[in-house]
Amino acid sequence: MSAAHELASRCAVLLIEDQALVRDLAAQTLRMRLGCTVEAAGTLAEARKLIDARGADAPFFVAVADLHLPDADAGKILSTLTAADIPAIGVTASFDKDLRESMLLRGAVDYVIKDNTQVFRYVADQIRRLWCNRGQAALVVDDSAAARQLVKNWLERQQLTVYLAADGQEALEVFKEHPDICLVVTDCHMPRMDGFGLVGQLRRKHDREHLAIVGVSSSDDNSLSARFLKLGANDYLGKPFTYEELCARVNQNIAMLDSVATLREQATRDALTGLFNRRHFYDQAPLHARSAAVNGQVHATLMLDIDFFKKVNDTYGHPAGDAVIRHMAQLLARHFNDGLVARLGGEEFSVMLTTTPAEAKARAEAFRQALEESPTAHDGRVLSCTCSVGLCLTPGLPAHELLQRADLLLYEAKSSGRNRVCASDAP
Ligand SMILES: Nc1nc2c(ncn2[C@@H]2O[C@H](COP(=O)(O)OP(=O)(O)OP(=O)(O)O)[C@@H](O)[C@H]2O)c(=O)[nH]1
Repeated sequence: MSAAHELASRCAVLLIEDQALVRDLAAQTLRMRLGCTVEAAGTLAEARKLIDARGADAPFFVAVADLHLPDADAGKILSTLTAADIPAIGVTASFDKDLRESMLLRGAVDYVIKDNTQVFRYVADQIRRLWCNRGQAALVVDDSAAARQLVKNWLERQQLTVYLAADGQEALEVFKEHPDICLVVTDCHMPRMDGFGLVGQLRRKHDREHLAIVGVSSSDDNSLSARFLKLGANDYLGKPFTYEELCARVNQNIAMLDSVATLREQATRDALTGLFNRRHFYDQAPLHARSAAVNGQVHATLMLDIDFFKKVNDTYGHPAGDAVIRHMAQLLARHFNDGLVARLGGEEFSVMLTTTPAEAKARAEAFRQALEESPTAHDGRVLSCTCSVGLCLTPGLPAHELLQRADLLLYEAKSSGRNRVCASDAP
């Protein structure tokens, strides 16, 4: 399930706003932009009822709360939400420094000033960010225990999982234990290994598109930021920084990683089936074919094509054809989860495996049989299909020749009756 679908189906937002017009506008904007459940209250008493009704099993993910309600002030609203363990985004018409400080002290995740109709778009973006931050891990590296604990608290408020390290050396050890860390916030001057050393080490293995690094320092030497960035940091923050500054930078960097991951996914995956697409397959096939096969193994190349697929489209319609393609893809992914599996286009698929010739033949045949015996359903109809398979087992060939030969064998399987595997002679 994509993050957007998950958010739409699982996230519930509590909206507390006493002005009916603003409440309706906010609810409409949040529902439209997030697709999720939004429950609205006009007073804190009503909000309490909504919180109780949800109970501990399906709590609100976040509350968007006007901080001036007829039955409560900012302090009472925020402490009620904190007690219920609901992160709060404060909404206020009148903003001042004291209110900001009291909001942040009471654990508000963020605040917005209600001075234009666009503020709830920002709120929706923040909620989406918070939702996506769950399950993302960050590492804070600082030799000052107080400084790293403060940053940890702030990042946890943004729903991130946070690990700590007191210097670069320890950071590398923590990183080894938690390779899922996607963001590092590192101080500059530290014993054993400083921030520059750490950035250098991390960049040996992790590029900017997979790991975001934010350098921080309290030094007034303004060459530090350039040095961090040249070594490969994505961003730099001078100490002291505010909660809002840190969150904005961190969230921007994580959002950049997410965008790159989405683009990468779109560039390499087939949208209908989720399998690798033709481009990725042809990029990877030569690497696959070149990697050494040992112990009597070869690089087996399969070309597979659904039989008489046009008839499925013509008889039941294109959506039914799509369902058959997806079914074939799921079965392929399951049967060949150790190989490179791709949809090359239309109803044509390819698989590259490293295995023994006998096993490749047995697995290709097992797949053909499994497809024949497992119809799929679409729109209340049972749809069966079969496929033809060309299997090239010739060792030592470059990828393009393996694929050409597998294609010729597929042609042979089609012309000799379909629903069969035609394999080249085993070496
Ligand atoms: N539903 C659906 N149909 C597609 C898609 N891509 C290609 N097709 C259709 O796939 C059909 C392929 O038909 P043919 O190449 O004649 O092959 P076939 O009917 O399977 O016949 P044989 O391969 O000879 O057994 C065409 O009707 C295409 O329009 C797709 O993404 N979805």
